[in-house]
Amino acid sequence: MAAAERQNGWERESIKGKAKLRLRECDVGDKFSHLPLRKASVLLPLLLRDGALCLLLTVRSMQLRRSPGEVCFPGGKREEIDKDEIDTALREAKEEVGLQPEKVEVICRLVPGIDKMNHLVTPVVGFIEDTFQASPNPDEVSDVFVVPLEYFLKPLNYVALPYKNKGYLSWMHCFTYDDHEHKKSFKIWGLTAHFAVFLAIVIFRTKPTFEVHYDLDNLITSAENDFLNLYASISERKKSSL
Ligand SMILES: CCCCCCCCCCCCCC(=O)SCCNC(=O)CCNC(=O)[C@H](O)C(C)(C)COP(=O)(O)OP(=O)(O)OC[C@H]1O[C@@H](n2cnc3c(N)ncnc32)[C@H](O)[C@@H]1OP(=O)(O)O
Ligand SMILES: [Mg+2]
Repeated sequence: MAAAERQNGWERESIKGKAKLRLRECDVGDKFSHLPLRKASVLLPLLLRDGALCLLLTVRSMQLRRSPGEVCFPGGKREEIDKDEIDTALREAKEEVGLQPEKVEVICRLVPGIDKMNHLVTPVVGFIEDTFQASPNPDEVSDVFVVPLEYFLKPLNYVALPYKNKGYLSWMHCFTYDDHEHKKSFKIWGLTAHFAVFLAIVIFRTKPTFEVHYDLDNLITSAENDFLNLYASISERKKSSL
């Protein structure tokens, strides 16, 4: 092996190694699994392209009943055969983009989110092969693309959008990513953008160029508190609508 090739190999491993250490520090495991909400999981697939960590994302088929045409991670609702959140994420990633579960190195589960149907959505982070070629299932996925993870800290096109859910006003991230190589543009927002931003902060440990509420010195606690406040407000609203 030539010296330059060996050097590149070491660099790749060191980028991945550092990311894994930081991710494991933020692993929530099954801490939130007991919450009485319906469950869904997404896989946040990381890979290296041109020496940079990237995330693989999908565009939902226009035929889907819920969120057609929106960008999201491979994932879906929990089924009875799934033994935990990781199983759901891997099963769905196989169904949607043809990713074999044994080709995913699962690193951790991050703090969950809640979607508009009140599912508890667990983000499962895993490394996939750098050369992975997706085989999208056209019934569910119309496109697959990758975005450098750093884009979610230093975007070229970003707005914070107001988000109203049953009278409760909040904000959500909205990125536009121009994929020059494939001459396409993607809008990444809502829950998907929320997970991508948190993942980028966990790995790079720096604040984005836009405002976020996390305390970087107490990242896990501040993210968990954000989630627990959201969960409490949803439980409160559920009670008052009974
Ligand atoms: C600025 C400050 C920000 C602060 C943070 C605030 C952030 C919070 C903001 C929160 C904002 C919240 C608001 C926003 O985020 S709005 C925003 C943007 N959108 C998103 O972020 C997407 C978020 N959603 C998801 O990721 C997914 O929907 C999740 C993972 C939640 C559920 O997963 P999913 O939906 O993917 O489930 P599935 O894969 O099991 O099933 C999908 C459907 O496919 C059918 N199906 C299955 N197999 C087949 C087949 N072979 N042939 C044909 N069809 C098939 C199946 O029956 C099902 O149909 P149906 O039953 O649905 O009809
Ligand atoms: Mg899905």
